Amino acid sequence: MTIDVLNALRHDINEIDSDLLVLLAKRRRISHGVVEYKIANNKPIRDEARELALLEKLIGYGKSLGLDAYYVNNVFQTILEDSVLHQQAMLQKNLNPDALSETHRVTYLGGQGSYSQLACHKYFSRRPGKLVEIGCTSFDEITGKVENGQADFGLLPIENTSSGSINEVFDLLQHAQVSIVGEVTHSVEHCLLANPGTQLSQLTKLFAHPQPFAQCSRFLQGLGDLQHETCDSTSSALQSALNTPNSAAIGSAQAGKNVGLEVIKSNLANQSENHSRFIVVARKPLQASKQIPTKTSLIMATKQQAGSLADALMVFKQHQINLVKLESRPVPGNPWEEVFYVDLEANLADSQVQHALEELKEHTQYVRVLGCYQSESLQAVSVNT
Ligand SMILES: C=C(O[C@@H]1C=C(C(=O)O)C=C[C@H]1O)C(=O)O
Repeated sequence: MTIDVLNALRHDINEIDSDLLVLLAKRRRISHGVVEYKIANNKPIRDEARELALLEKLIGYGKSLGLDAYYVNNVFQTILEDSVLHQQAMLQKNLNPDALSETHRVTYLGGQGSYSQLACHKYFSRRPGKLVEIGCTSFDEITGKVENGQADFGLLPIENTSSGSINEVFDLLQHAQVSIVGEVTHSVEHCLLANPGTQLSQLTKLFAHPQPFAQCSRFLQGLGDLQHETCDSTSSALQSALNTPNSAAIGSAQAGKNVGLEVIKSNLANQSENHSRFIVVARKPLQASKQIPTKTSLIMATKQQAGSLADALMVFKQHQINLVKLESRPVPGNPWEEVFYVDLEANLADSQVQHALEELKEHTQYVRVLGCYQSESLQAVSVNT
C-alpha cells in the first residue's frame, strides 16, 4: 500500500468522524425539543424504559453490522448520559432564569490545568453562556468571592474516592454564607510530571497540593526519600516543577502538557478509580426541579444527649428519605461538640422532606439547609448484551 492510499483512507475516516459529530449535534438539538414536551407535561426528564428499549434495538442492529454489543453499549451509554445531563441542566435554567445568566463568573482553586478547572469546564459545558474564570489560592478565597459578589459561582472539592472527605471544605460550609446549587464528579488521573528528559531516578523533590499527596500515598512511599513541598494548588505545583531541576509535580497529563512538562509515571492514585466530587456554590439557593434527580444537603447539630443522632436519623427513615452521606466535624471553639453534614436523595420541595425537617427540630439544636440541587451521578441502565 502506498502513502497515497493511506492518505485517501484517512481522508475518508476524517469525513466519517465529521459526519458523526454533525449527527451528534443534531441529536442533542432534537433532545432539547423533548425537554419542552416534558416541561409542558410535567414528566421526569429521564425515561429509563425508553433508554433500555433504545439500547436493545441498537445493540441488535449493531450486531447485524458486525459491531459487538460491548462497543455499541459503551458508545450509546456515553451519548445518553450527555443527553440526559444536558436536558436536566436546561430544565434547571428554565426554572431559574435570572440566576443562570449569559455570563458565569466562576471561581475555583488554582489556574490553568488544575483539577478544579477541569471540573469547572465539565460542569459549565452543559450550561451555555460565557465563562469568566477566576483562579484562587484558597478555599476561603473562593467562598469569599462568592459572598461579596465578585463571582457568581464557586467550585469546591468535597470528597475523593482515594482520600475521602475534604475536611477543610466541610468546615468552611459551617460559616460561609453560600448555598450549594450543583455538583460535578470528575475523574482525577494523577501523573508524575517533570521537565523533558528527567528520569525518575534523578528526582530529589516533589511538588503537589496536599490532596494529590494523600491520594497517591502508596506510590510515594515506594519512591523513598524525596523532599515533599506542598503547594496551594496543582497549577502552582506545576510552575514550581518547571523552575526546579530534578523535581516533579503531581498533576494530570493534560495539565503537564499545557505547561511543557512530561509524564514520567502515570496511574499514581491509591485507587484505580480515582474520582473527586465538587460542589458548586452560589450566593442564593436555586430551585431544583422535581422532574430531575436531586440531592438536599444540610448541617445539623444534635442535642448533647444519648441517642440524639440516632433519633435524628430515624426521622429520615420514617419519611422514607434515603440518606446518601453522613459526615461529622468538630465545632471550632466547642471541644467535643460535633456537627453533622447530611446529603439526602430528595427534593427540598417534597412534602416528606418538609415534614422531616420540621420533626428534626425536636432532636437537634439547629438545622441549616445548605442547598437542593441536581444530582449528577447518573446510574446507567443495565442492558443484557
Ligand atoms: C430524549 C429523551 O430523554 C432522555 C434521553 C434519551 C435520549 O437521549 O435518547 C432517552 C430517554 C430519556 O432518558 C426522551 O425521553 O426521548
